Amino acid sequence: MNISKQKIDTLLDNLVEQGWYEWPNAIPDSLCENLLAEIETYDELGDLQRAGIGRGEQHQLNNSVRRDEIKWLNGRSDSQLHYFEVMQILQTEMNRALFLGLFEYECHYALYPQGGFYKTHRDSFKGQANRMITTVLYLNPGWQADWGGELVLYNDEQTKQIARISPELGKMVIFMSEQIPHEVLPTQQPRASIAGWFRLNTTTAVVIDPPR
Ligand SMILES: O=C(O)CCC(=O)C(=O)O
Ligand SMILES: [Fe+2]
Repeated sequence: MNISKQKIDTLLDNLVEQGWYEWPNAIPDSLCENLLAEIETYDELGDLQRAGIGRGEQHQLNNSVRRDEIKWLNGRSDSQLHYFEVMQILQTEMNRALFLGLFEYECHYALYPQGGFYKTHRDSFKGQANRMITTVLYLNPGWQADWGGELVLYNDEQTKQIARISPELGKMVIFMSEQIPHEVLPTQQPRASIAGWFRLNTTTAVVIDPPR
């Protein structure tokens, strides 16, 4: 897949200027539909796991904070490989332009059932700094405005909303993991996505969040 230089430049400009970017039609519908079919198959097979919060031994299930089911991508299908190829291009371009030293990309499928949500949180904390950039690709064809399930981004101080993003097929949201608190509002319909993180090569990163 080719991503135009212009699109990459827009992404980079927005990341630098505001710390986040909402990118409609980032990934072609055909690939998104194949990825959606995979998560649906995992769901039918009972292969998704309840997601938790906290790191390593502190990891716990907490129904009141998040209610989604996940499966880490392992690159064992053509669709996943294709998706990883695209993210590799983004990683290279972000490293080239922003001198970030991003080292690896990890991501999981997430399925929010009807009524699912994820309360306000950050994906990384200052000092920890192994998750630098968050990406979320949405896999929901025909998403309707009154179904809820928006991603809400807040400013660093959490005093105001800076964006409200509906989870439409092919859209990708990219933001700085430390700087942007965010929340998934309760969804009226099942809501599928791939949430991922570009990480730094920190040798202290002996645990991952959530653990696999
Ligand atoms: O699905 C989304 O819109 C965001 C998910 C999220 O915040 C996370 O998995 O950390
Ligand atoms: Fe998050």
